[in-house]
Amino acid sequence: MATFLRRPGNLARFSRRATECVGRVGPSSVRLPQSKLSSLITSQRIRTFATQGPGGPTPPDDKTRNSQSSGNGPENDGRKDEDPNKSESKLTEKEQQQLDEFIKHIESRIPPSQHESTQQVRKHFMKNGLPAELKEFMNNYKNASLMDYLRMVRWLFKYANEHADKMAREEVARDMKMPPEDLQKMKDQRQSEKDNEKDGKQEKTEEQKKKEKEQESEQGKKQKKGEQPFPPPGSKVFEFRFDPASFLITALVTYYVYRSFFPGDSGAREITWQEFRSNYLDKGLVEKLTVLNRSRVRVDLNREASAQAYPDSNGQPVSHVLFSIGSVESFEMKLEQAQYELGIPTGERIPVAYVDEVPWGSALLSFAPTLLLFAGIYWVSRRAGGGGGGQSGIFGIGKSRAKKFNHETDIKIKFADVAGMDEAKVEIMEFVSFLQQPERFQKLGAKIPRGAILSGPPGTGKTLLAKATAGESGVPFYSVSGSEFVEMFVGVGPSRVRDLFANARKNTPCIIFIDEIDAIGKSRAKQNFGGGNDERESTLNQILTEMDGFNTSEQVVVLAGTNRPDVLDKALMRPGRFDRHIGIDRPTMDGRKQIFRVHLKKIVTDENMEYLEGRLAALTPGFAGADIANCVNEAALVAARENADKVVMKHFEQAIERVIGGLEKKSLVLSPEEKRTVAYHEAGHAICGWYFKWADPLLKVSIIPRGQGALGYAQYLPAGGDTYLMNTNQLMDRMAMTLGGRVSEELHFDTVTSGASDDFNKVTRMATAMVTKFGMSKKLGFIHYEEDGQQIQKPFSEDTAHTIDVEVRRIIEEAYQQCQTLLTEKKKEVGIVAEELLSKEVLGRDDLIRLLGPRPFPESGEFAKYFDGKGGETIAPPEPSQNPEETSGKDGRDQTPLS
Ligand SMILES: Nc1ncnc2c1ncn2[C@@H]1O[C@H](COP(=O)(O)OP(=O)(O)OP(=O)(O)O)[C@@H](O)[C@H]1O
Repeated sequence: MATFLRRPGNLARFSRRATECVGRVGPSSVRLPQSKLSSLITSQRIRTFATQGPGGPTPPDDKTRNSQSSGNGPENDGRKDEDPNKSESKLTEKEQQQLDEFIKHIESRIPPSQHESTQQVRKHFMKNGLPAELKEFMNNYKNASLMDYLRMVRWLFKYANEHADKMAREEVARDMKMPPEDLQKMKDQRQSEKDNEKDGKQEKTEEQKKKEKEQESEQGKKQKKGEQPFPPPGSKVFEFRFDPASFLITALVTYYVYRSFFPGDSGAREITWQEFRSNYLDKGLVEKLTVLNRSRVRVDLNREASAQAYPDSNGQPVSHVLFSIGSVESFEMKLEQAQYELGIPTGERIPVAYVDEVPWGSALLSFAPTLLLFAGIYWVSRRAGGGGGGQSGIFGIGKSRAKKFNHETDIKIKFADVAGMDEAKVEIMEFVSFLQQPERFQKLGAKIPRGAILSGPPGTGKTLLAKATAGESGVPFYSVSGSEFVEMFVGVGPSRVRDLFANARKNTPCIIFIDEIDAIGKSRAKQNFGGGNDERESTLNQILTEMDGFNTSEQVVVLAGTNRPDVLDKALMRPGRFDRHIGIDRPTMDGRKQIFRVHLKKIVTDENMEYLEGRLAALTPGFAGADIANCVNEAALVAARENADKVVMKHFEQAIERVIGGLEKKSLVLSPEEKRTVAYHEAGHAICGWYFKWADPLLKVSIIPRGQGALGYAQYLPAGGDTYLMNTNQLMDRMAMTLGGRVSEELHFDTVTSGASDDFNKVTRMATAMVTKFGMSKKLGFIHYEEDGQQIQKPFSEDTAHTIDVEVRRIIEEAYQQCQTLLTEKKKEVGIVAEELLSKEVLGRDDLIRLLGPRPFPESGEFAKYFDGKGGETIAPPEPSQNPEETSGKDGRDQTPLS
């Protein structure tokens, strides 16, 4: 019972039950002797009896049935004489008064809507008499302890059950015209039969089965005659019975809880010491004093005496009052004195008790912050471990975050999807054959390579290659990023590494791929320079240990990707760990073609594929695989924006331009003068590229502002194809071409602009590299000075620095002279190109051929064949019409801002 009260759920259930009882039992349906539910229970019992009873019940005659169905009003009260419980008696006057008081007391603490029900309870007890237990409880309920309440509740349960049973028996007996005692006997017999059946000890005989059938058919007949049908066996009837006992239980429990939470408001009146003295003490009404928590005193009064002293208290004499005291000592003194003054002999003095009461409510409230704290910690720990691969709670934080890809379902990438990088593929193929046929290597005594580091610029396909390796070898693939080992808690990194390798060992053969390994694999010596990072270092150490820990038979291959192989710790790269170092560079012309081929497969286009791939590859020198994938996607988006039904060359070129130069800034409107300057600047570059033998010829030039701060944009074709070495001539021509913009401004305008600053930066860097790295200055000789912005001291002397300055200046001056000579000579051509640019804003290679004639130098066949103007449409606008009116109209519109 104690646990019952402690569980709020139980209390809630009780209160709900009471509420529902009270809610649904209207005045007309409250029939104490038989509730709606009890009639259902009764029906169920009748059926039980009917199936098993000898001979079956006799159908009741209509009269009986009608009187029963018409309700259980007072006309049926003949039953009260049959009350078998002899210990219950009718109420005496005193008892009745006591019951009324008790009911009133309960009513004063429950909502008025429930008063009707309490009256029904009262009626019930008035009619059936007060049980001894209830009588006893009622005598002293105001001072009842928790144990008294519990005992009472337990008794009420019992009483409710017995009462329900009794009513059911009476009901059935009436139906069967049989004394309830016989019915009880039959019920017991049925119960024992049931038990036997359950144990498999007794089997039904043929005869019994026959009898049962007969009973059932009789029952069927009865139902046809219009009797109330029995609910089907096993069916659940969700109804609540109103019975006085359960109502009383609920009321008592609610009251007790209420009293525990608000002990001060339990009805006792608050008085002062003077009142106490004059009204109670002096009149001899005080029975006992209880000092509560050393601050208040409860005065227990003699009820009868106080009823006489205060006859106008509505029949409810005050049983106790309260008053506050300053301190126990002063109270004792005052009491002592008062009793002395009243002449109360020492032996008859009022007894004083001392009690420390802790109200439940405030005790619970004092625990609330602690409980909240624990709940919070529990919640946070559950959330923290949520992603921890199965183990939840804060302890899951050390679990590896690696994603496992299932080789059968998740990894669809094969080597065929990885274009170019043939050498890398060959290298990595060996891992595949190791995972597929390890015995081929082992039988020759070869040690299996543990892992490979894939290094290269961003987007060159390192992750793709690792995935393809897993897809090709058909083994599980664990992918994790180096940064996922790093956590704010100490020890999490190494623990995740351990967990990753432990998982991998359970699933051999498999591949682990650690992307961006430089996040944890940085050289330990370098880290310590800035204060070090112990956590990262221990994570790295754990990786080193785990990779050492593989025994040769374990087929776990570790691949790692990084853009910065130079910063990696040497211990990681030593043989036995990452044995292979596979460098993946940006693709060559051929590689780009292959990558375009892979990505163009998904694009809807009817261009000649071979030509398209070649031309796009030629247009995108220096692009990595990811850039190419982006370009192709961008082209499809451009086409979609134009509502085109297929992607054509123009869309691809626009996409490439966008990837290289950035977004067109149509909103940036230059003044006509600025636009003119930009046109002549770009024309200067274009003419240099066209007429210098070693420079890159122009592919496209535009004066539409793009990206960040670029007012013009020119794209050049690599003259010698993909170049990996540059000679002095190439460098000089390139520098001269880069200065072409400024020289052109000088030649065509009175003043120069700031637009060439980026060109000067490029030229300076090229000239410095020629002097300090490439050994192209006779004065300085063959020396290489590392360029490191973080160096505090220059690695050369003041003299050398001076010489470098002089040489750089000389080289730039030479390039300038070279450029000036050419542009002075080709001033007219610069003008032509600039004016055309001003009118069209964009010029292509075809336009330059039209304006300047073919380039006077042979070009790399591989590149040039895609730009002969035959294979595909360029984005250059159509040639201007010969009709002067049409031209001026069109150009006039375009040139509005210039005029
Ligand atoms: N050789 C290639 N063939 C086909 N597609 C490629 C190739 N290289 C890159 N790509 C494309 O580029 C995308 C990005 O490549 P990936 O993620 O492998 O680059 P990465 O080298 O790992 O980059 P990072 O160093 O930044 O991690 C791929 O999803 C793929 O679409």
